[in-house]
Amino acid sequence: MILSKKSYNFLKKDISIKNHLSSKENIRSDRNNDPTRQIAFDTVCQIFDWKHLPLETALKNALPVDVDQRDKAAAYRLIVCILRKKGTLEALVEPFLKRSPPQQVSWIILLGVAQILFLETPVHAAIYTSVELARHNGFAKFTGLVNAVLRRISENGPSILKDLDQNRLNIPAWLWKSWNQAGFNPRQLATLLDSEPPLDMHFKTNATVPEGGVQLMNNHWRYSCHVKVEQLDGYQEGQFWIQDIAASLPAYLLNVKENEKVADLCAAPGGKTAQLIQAGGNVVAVEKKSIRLKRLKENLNRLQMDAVLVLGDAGSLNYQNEFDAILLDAPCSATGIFRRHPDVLHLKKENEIQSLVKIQRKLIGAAIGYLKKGGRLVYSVCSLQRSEAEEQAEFFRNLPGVRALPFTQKEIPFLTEALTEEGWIRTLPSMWQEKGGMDGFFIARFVKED
Ligand SMILES: C[S@@+](CC[C@H](N)C(=O)[O-])C[C@H]1O[C@@H](n2cnc3c(N)ncnc32)[C@H](O)[C@@H]1O
Repeated sequence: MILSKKSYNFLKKDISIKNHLSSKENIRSDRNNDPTRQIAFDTVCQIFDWKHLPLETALKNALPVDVDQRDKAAAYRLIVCILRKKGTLEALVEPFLKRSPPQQVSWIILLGVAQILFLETPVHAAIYTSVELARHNGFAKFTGLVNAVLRRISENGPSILKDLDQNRLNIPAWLWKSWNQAGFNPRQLATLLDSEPPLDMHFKTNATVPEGGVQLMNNHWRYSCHVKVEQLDGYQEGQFWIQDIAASLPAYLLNVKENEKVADLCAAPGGKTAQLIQAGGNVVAVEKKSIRLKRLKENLNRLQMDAVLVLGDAGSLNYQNEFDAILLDAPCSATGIFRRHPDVLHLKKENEIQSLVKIQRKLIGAAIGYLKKGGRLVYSVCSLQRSEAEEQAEFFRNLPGVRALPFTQKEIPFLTEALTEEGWIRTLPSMWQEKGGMDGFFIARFVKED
């Protein structure tokens, strides 16, 4: 069912969108007059179909040079809705598709459904703009299908939705299973996708803390997700940096003393580097990717902090028995930050975890070599996967010349629920849920024996 020209005209007037129908159908020749949905569509395609890019990069690529910030914000909301509710959206649409259309057409339909059922876009606007999006992107043949499916969804979607197990559908099956096996509650974790996580800031000692925050720890304050960080007093002057409370724990628990020689082995963008410097360490910050090292440098410049910056692979550096303390915040699947980065739910695949485990082990082995005898090392990952976390700590503990240095309740009195029997720290996004939760981290500490 395709909308008649008359209804098009009505809808166009209604939502103030200019007629931009291309004279040549099937060719994306002109600029889309609906940048919000075009950006959302291009981003989603890059995340899922073309390049498997992370959200941040895909969105950057999709933005026109002269993007209006309101379009960008609206597109972001739409993309995040797709990432958070992909399973539910697919289950809603499936009964209305006899055959699978091209993948891009499916995204256009899902973007339309997300607007109708979750983002309170008026139905007529969602349908009209979806049809136009299909036409503009070379899928004129499918405008009838897009229109018909969205109409059916607008009529039947809410009642179908009631019978769907949304939490289960929104978490990929392999992750659900692995979290279950790890003893976490995947259903509770899934519910966290429904709300925007708060923004935590780490302040320099003696900084003036802007109003509106709630103090979590000494220098750590929590603000609403709606706060415009760059407009907060003290941002330009480098008085604070953004850092989830759980992400601040690895550097905090390394317990650096004044003038100790400290290595931060996987450092960018540098939240933990800044903490180590603030604690008084002489910090060497290592990062493998030059673009990320540049970002780390810019962040430290804003904070007026200094570290020795090293571009290189932390697994093969020329240090021997050199550091009093090392932070190994290893590259990982990042499944612990799925609330802030829902793209990880879809980008990470089960069969990639083992190669991450191998990389982490190589870094662990190298890091021990860089450590002075008697020196301590904190290993951390923002992952909920046991193989990258608890199992790596077991591997670490059994290496010759290393012993575990368990954390104690005294060290972390404000979050004792995160202390495991073995003396590791395991934070979950569902901890402090009444305050807005936290990222999922695993942290373990070791000493190199004399
Ligand atoms: C989990 S992030 C680190 C976050 C950082 N510690 C912070 O708190 O801001 C991992 C970082 O390690 C870098 N990385 C990955 N493999 C590396 C390696 N072999 N050597 C050095 N850096 C590496 C990645 O590019 C990424 O910037």
